[in-house]
Amino acid sequence: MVEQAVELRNVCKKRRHKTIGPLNVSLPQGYITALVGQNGSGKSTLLHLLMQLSFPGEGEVRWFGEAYVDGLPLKLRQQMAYVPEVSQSEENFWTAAEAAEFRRHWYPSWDQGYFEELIGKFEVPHNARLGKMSKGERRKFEIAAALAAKPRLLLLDEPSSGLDPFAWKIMIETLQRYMDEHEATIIISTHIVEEVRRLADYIVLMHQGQLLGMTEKDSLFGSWSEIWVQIEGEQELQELAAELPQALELKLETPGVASLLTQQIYLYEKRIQDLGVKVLKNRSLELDEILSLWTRGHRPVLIDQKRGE
Ligand SMILES: Nc1ncnc2c1ncn2[C@@H]1O[C@H](COP(=O)(O)OP(=O)(O)OP(=O)(O)O)[C@@H](O)[C@H]1O
Repeated sequence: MVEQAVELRNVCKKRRHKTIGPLNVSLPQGYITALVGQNGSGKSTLLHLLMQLSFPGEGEVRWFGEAYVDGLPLKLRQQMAYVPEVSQSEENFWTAAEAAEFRRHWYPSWDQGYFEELIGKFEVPHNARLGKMSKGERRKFEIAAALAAKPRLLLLDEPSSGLDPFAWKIMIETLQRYMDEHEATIIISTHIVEEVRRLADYIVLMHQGQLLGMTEKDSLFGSWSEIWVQIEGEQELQELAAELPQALELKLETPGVASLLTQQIYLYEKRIQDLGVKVLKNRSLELDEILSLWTRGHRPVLIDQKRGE
């Protein structure tokens, strides 16, 4: 049975203009979960709740099966690392080495050799104060320092923000290797589809403060397809629409060619052919297209199936 790293039960957090939640989700131990959603959907708020940087107005958060309403115990905090969206200013006057020295005392499992290896790989400047570093340099320091703490639970809020493509690739490879070598749980908030594709085991989709669902990433691939069909004209298009009421975005692409979206490609192709309409080609939708459909309310069928099990 998969153990849960964190669980949110009916968690609500009032923000100035909206309430985030109720959030109900369990994130499994030993996997990477990507939080995705548009700006302001509540991803950072969720991470803040998990770090106890803010507390729920209602509901309960649990870490490894325990709810710590009076504050996370030191032992657990020392197993957690967090890279916030905006770096905190307390360390601005320190160099990377000085900040590492401080963190080394805080984290019993701090790995100085690993920190230096990552700082070298990322080419973080040695003598610059953190507050004087470029956004990307600072980010690279933060990611290196978070990993050097050898956390059991690592929370990353848009870690690639500001990274150049070279540094981004190192980050992805480093996180993949970290997961291969440790029994860690990583929760990452991101807007980068390629990051989700490369890293995530699970995807949690947020929209306007609500959790739209959670799914295994791999099961999303191939879930939606686009089908192109040969069509005589508007009349035939109307007939097709009447026969396929659940098809999405059925429209004329060019004269004689219509397209539609479906989650049931085999069934639909058969029905279309049975109607005497020629199927020209099909393709699987890309992850970003699937996420966009989901955001607009078209949930992947597999989530509903899972719930029904
Ligand atoms: N400290 C705060 N006080 C009041 N409202 C806040 C605060 N932080 C966030 N909010 C509001 O809560 C909502 C969710 O914000 P949050 O930062 O969690 O979203 P997000 O998904 O991380 O967005 P982004 O992708 O832009 O980083 C937004 O409407 C935001 O304006």
